[in-house]
Amino acid sequence: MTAQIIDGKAFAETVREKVAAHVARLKEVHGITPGLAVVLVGEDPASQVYVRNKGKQTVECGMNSYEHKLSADTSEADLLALIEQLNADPAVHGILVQLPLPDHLDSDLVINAIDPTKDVDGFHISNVGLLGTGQKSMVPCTPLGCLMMLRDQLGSLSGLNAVVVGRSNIVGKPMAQLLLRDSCTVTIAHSRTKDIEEVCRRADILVAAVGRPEMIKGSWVKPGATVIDVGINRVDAPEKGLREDGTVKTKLVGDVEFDTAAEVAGAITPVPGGVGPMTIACLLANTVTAACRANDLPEPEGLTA
Ligand SMILES: Nc1nc2c(c(=O)[nH]1)N[C@@H](CN(C=O)c1ccc(C(=O)N[C@@H](CCC(=O)O)C(=O)O)cc1)CN2
Repeated sequence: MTAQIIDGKAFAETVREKVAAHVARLKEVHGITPGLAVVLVGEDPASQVYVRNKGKQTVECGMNSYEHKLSADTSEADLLALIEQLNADPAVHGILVQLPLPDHLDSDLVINAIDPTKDVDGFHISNVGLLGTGQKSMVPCTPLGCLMMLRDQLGSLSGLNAVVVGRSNIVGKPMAQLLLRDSCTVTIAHSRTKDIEEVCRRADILVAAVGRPEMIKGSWVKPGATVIDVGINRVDAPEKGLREDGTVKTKLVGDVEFDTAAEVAGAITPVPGGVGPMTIACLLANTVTAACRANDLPEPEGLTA
C-alpha cells in the first residue's frame, strides 16, 4: 500500500482563505481589525524566519501585525513590562512570545503573564486547564492544525485508537486532550514506554511529536493508519553534496521515517509541507477567534476546535 500524502501547505492555504474572509466581514460589518503582537527575544535564526512569516501572513489576511524584536539580553522585568502593555492595548487581540526564549528568562512566568484571552498560543496555564476540562479555551496552534487535518481526512474520529508519541506541553499533551475530546482512545507514549513499537502498531491515528529524526519506522505503523508527523529535524544530507564553505548540506526530516511509513500507512503528512504550515495558519485562526470573543461576536466557523 502506498499512503495518500496529506498536503499541509494546501490545507493551510484554505485555512488562511477562511481567516481572510472572516477578517473582511469583521472589518466591514463591525469596524474591527484583529491585531496580533509577536514578541521575539534574541536572534535565533529559525525563530527569526518563523516570526517574519507570522507577520507577513497576518498582514496578508488583512489583520494588523505588531512585531516586537528585543535583544537577547533583555531582562525579565522589561519583557514582562512589554506584555503588560500589550495586555492593556485594545488594538491587540492576540499576543505570542516566540519560543524558545534565552536561558535567563523563565518561559512559564512569561507565558503566564499574558492575558489568557489574548494567549493565541494556548500555552497559558488557564487555557491548559480549560482545554483539559473540556471548556472553551485558546487551543495550541500545532495540535489544532493536526486535529483539522485528521477531521478532514477521517471525518469522525470517535472510537479510534490514537497514539501520541511525545509528552511536551506544546504538542503532545494538548494533542492528546483534543483527541480525547473527539472520543478517541488515547495513549501517550514516550521515551520510557515499554514496547513502544507494539504500542504504535495499535494506532489508527499515530501522531509523532518526539523530536527525534526518523525514529518511527514503517514497521511500527498499523496498515492503513493515518500518520501525522510533527517533527522538524535538520540533519546532514551528504547525498546533496557540500556547500561552498566545505560543510555538508542539510535537509529537514520528521520524526517518522517517511519512505518506509508511507508503504504501510493509509495517509501521512510529509516534512516539510505537512504540519509546519498549519501551525502559522492556526495562529491566524486563533487571532480571529480571540478578536471575536473580545467583542462578544460569534466565533468563525471551521477555525476552532
Ligand atoms: N510561541 C511559539 N513558539 C514556537 C511554536 C509555536 O507554535 N509558538 N512552534 C515552533 C515554531 N513554529 C512556529 O512558531 C513553526 C515551526 C515550523 C513551521 C513550518 O512551517 N515549517 C516548515 C519548514 C520550515 C523550514 O524550512 O525550516 C514545514 O514544516 O514545512 C512553522 C512554524 C517552535 N516555537
